[in-house]
Amino acid sequence: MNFSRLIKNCSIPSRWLLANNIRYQSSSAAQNLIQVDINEETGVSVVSLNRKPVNSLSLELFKDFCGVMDDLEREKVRGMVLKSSCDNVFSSGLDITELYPNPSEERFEAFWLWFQESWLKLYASSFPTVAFVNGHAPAGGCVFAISCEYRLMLPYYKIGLNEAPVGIVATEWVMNSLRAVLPGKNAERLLTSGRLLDTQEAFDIGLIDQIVNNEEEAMARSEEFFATFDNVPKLARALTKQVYRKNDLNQLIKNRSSDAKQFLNHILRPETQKIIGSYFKSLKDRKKD
Ligand SMILES: CCCCCCCCCCC/C=C/C(=O)SCCNC(=O)CCNC(=O)[C@H](O)C(C)(C)COP(=O)(O)OP(=O)(O)OC[C@H]1O[C@@H](n2cnc3c(N)ncnc32)[C@H](O)[C@@H]1OP(=O)(O)O
Repeated sequence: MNFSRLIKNCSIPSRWLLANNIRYQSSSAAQNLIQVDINEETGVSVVSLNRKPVNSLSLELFKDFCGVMDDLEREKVRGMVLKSSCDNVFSSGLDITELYPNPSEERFEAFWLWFQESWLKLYASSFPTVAFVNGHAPAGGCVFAISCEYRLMLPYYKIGLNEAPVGIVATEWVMNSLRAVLPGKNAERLLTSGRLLDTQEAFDIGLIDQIVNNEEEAMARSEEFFATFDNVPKLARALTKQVYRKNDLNQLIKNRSSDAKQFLNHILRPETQKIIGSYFKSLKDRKKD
């Protein structure tokens, strides 16, 4: 595969503001991996990740997510609430079968580039974003949440960046998104220990903004958050957010190709494959106990 061509076809434009230069074709219309519900009265869109059983993040899900984000930009929605339609899990992170055993270079490169694209579109979206963490959110699930502007979470679930124990090094732009939410010391500890926090701990250190008890409460809190921008001109709000996040965005935009290559090299190392393999096996074996 021509890697530079793939990057070109899959790139945020040089101005780094989002443009719809990626032609979106739902890769999975029949699977309905993402559900979108726009409330015509309030202008708020509820986007539900819907890849059963645990919303593991596959190439197809990332492609569909980018398409949805483009649609919402075109619709000029007032705000987006991101949630899960799987029981008890917001997202279980990257689909481990995309990483193990020894993925093909072609598939992996496409997977990683669409994953980068998903993050860019979410992190720089012009409209306000709320993550309603209505289930566990390890690793990539946590990245989705910290890329939003505001986080609500149901009690008794777990959230965090457990890449290190799984044998994966979170990339720099993922670390930057965490640093944008948590002060340096706590961010580094969370990353290096790979510890998953329960809802109360996550609230106590500021990883989430509010604990809510049910979906109704989550929607009411989201509405309050969106209302804080009602008197702010949309363009000024969007540009302020994007300029504020510019360094984080540029770090990835300038390094997309090397970021993908580095991650592929890391994933294909025999030691990494071994750690991911035994981690995946332990996930499967847990059920047999
Ligand atoms: C805006 C863009 C954001 C993009 C975000 C990407 C960020 C990238 C950051 C860089 C690196 C990231 C790396 C990763 O994400 S690696 C994945 C790490 N994930 C985990 O460690 C979570 C693993 N899963 C669990 O802990 C549990 O499954 C969970 C608590 C989530 C749910 O538990 P539950 O008991 O409800 O369900 P099961 O464990 O029985 O799972 C059901 C079946 O699903 C399989 N499974 C679970 N997680 C994954 C996964 N991540 N990939 C593939 N498959 C997964 C599990 O094995 C079960 O399968 P079987 O039914 O066949 O046994």
